[in-house]
Amino acid sequence: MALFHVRMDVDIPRDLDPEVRAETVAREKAYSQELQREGKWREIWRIVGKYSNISIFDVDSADELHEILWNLPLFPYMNIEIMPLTKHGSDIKD
Ligand SMILES: O=C(O)C[C@H]1C=CC(=O)O1
Repeated sequence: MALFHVRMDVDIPRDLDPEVRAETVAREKAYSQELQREGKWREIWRIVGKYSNISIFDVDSADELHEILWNLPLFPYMNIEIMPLTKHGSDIKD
């Protein structure tokens, strides 16, 4: 198991065909929700006032995360920042 904190900032060009935009956003939603059901996309939070999210991924490896992100339908329109996470020594869980 490897946890990653991921920030995605979306910037879809204003001149993108509205039908292509709607179809891409719908595919993104379905892809994201499937990964959430699989437990790989553990958290997704909207950053207030931005077309951005903060997500937590629970995957086997950096390679798996790369594959997931690379296949996001909105990937061509995103800037993505990734922080690998490890357990904090003061955490009382488990
Ligand atoms: O809306 C976003 O933040 C971008 C992207 C991530 C999941 C999803 O459905 O869309």
